[in-house]
Amino acid sequence: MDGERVLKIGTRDSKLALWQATTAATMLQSLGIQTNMVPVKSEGDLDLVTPLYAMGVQGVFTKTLDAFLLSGKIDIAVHSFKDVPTVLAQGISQAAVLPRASEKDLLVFKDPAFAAAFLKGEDKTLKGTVATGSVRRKAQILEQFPEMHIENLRGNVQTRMQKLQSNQWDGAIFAAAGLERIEERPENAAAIPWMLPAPAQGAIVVVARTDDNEAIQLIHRLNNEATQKAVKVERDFLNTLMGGCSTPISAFARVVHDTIQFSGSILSLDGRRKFSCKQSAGLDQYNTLGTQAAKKLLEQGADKIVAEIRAGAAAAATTPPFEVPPKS
Ligand SMILES: NCc1[nH]cc(CCC(=O)O)c1CC(=O)O
Repeated sequence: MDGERVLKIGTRDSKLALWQATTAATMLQSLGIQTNMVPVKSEGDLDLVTPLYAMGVQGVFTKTLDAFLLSGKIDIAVHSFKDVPTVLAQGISQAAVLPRASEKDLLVFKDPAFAAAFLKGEDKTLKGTVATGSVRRKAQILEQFPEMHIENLRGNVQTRMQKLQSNQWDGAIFAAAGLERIEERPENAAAIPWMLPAPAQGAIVVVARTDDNEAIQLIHRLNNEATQKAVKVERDFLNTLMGGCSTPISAFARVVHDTIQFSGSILSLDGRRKFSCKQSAGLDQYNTLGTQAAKKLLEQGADKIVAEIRAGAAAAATTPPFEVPPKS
């Protein structure tokens, strides 16, 4: 069977997306499985089959490729796992999780003295300006440094790096994995020891159509079991706390011999309130550990933070960002 079918891999055209798709393609080819890269244009110029999601509007990063998969234009999509909604689109299945890269977040800085104080994370009076578009990173920075100014920074990795260079900010936060994969980790970058990553940060997932058994079997040969189990715990934690929207929820699990070590947290948006847990369980508990840890935090009062964040998101969705002209 191997060598007969050519699997069509869909990829977006950012440097990181291309790197990830090419990596999966190379791994498949080394197993004798043939692949073909299909570049996928941005959403606007597509005739999309709208994928159905079990929960609300999610998956801004994955929607386009989901539609291509469901309509059979591609057989495989490769994603940064942290960008994938905790519940996949209907008809799409996880086929493999690739070995994890660094899970850390990095501070890219200008002044080494500022960086040293920031990385140490003790001085509650430290001031400065750090850029990030992530509510998770923002909440954790404010927890450490209540007086820090957070600048909103969006865009792909390269755009964000350019913006940091052309502004007066003291630093910006990036996922180590993203910068390292495209070989753009600068000299003046350091892992932030106290920052807990986003669920699934540093992991790559390969998905296929649920009914395409042949593709799923072939791709599954790339699966790294330790990463798959660790990320399952992290994503269950996220899903049980509140699902996939952008939230100050962090989680990291690591398989060590026959145990799984887990840390997870949820912060209020201003970083002032936090519920966190750190625990270890037998590896055979990987199917329940994340859900149970989240339930425990909800019982301890994390449900109030979840409710606040939901209410804030709902308000933002119904408040137009500009004045609506009266109907004529
Ligand atoms: N938020 C976008 C995104 N999605 C995946 C990565 C990098 C790879 C990873 O985290 O697994 C990044 C960049 C970043 O967070 O700096």
